[in-house]
Amino acid sequence: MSAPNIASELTSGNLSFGLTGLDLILETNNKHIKLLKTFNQSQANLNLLTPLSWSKSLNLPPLRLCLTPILSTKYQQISKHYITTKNIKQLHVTKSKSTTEIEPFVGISNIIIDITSSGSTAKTNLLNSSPTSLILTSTLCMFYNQTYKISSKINTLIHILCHLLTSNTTHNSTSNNLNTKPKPNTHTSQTQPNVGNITITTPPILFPHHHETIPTQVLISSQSPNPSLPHHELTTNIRHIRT
Ligand SMILES: Nc1ncnc2c1ncn2[C@@H]1O[C@H](COP(=O)(O)OP(=O)(O)OP(=O)(O)O)[C@@H](O)[C@H]1O
Ligand SMILES: O=P(O)(O)OC[C@H]1O[C@H](OP(=O)(O)OP(=O)(O)O)[C@H](O)[C@@H]1O
Repeated sequence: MSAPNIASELTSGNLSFGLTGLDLILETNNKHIKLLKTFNQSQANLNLLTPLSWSKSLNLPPLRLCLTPILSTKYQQISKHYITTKNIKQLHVTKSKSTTEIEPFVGISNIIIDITSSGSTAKTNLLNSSPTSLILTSTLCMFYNQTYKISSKINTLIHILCHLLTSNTTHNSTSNNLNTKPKPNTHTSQTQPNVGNITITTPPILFPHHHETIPTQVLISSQSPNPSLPHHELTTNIRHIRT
């Protein structure tokens, strides 16, 4: 299940908890979604990007010369809030329907708000960001929908999962892709029964001895309560966990 889908399924109530980007949850503007834990992997910045030929200041001629300056973005809610707080309400915000970075060059928009990480995509597309154009820094986070009553078993599983992901971040930074399908794991020898909507497959003893490195894998499976919706799976391969 993709990060945007997890955010929308959390919002619609088809998921009780999930891992996705902070930016995507802020964009939903849903007060029922609460942050459980922040992870450091997958950091990305949401930036206001202008064509390199423009000045960094929104008050300089290029933008003023546009009769209806258009800002395109996939983050409409965040963008509208941002331009309101910056008092640049004359901008018209439009939903980006294609690759956002090219929209200023094909006449769809004048400026954009989009994700940057290394900055190479912006650079390749002759777009400029500045420290003052940073809107927010997003990371991978665990969220839950507070309209659900989280049972103590589910709560325990969430904590185990957070612990595993934290350990994974600390000790194995190369295996943090949550969309990675788990490789066959010959060490997996015990499957716990389904608890709610979650299945966790672990070695016989999850946390054996301190400082022992163990291989394990986690499968989170969310069976939608609505049979007409597809069955979703989020898998993560977590190996070499030190406890
Ligand atoms: N270069 C990047 N580095 C780190 N995080 C990123 C980067 N690009 C996007 N993200 C984060 O990934 C999440 C978006 O996930 P993803 O990239 O799968 O979405 P998408 O490509 O827009 O959607 P889809 O996969 O459905 O086309 C957001 O939380 C965003 O902050
Ligand atoms: O600064 P960089 O490291 O170059 O990363 C920025 C790119 O990452 C995001 O795209 P994403 O990977 O989410 O794919 P998308 O085009 O499907 O949104 C964003 O939209 C940029 O295209």
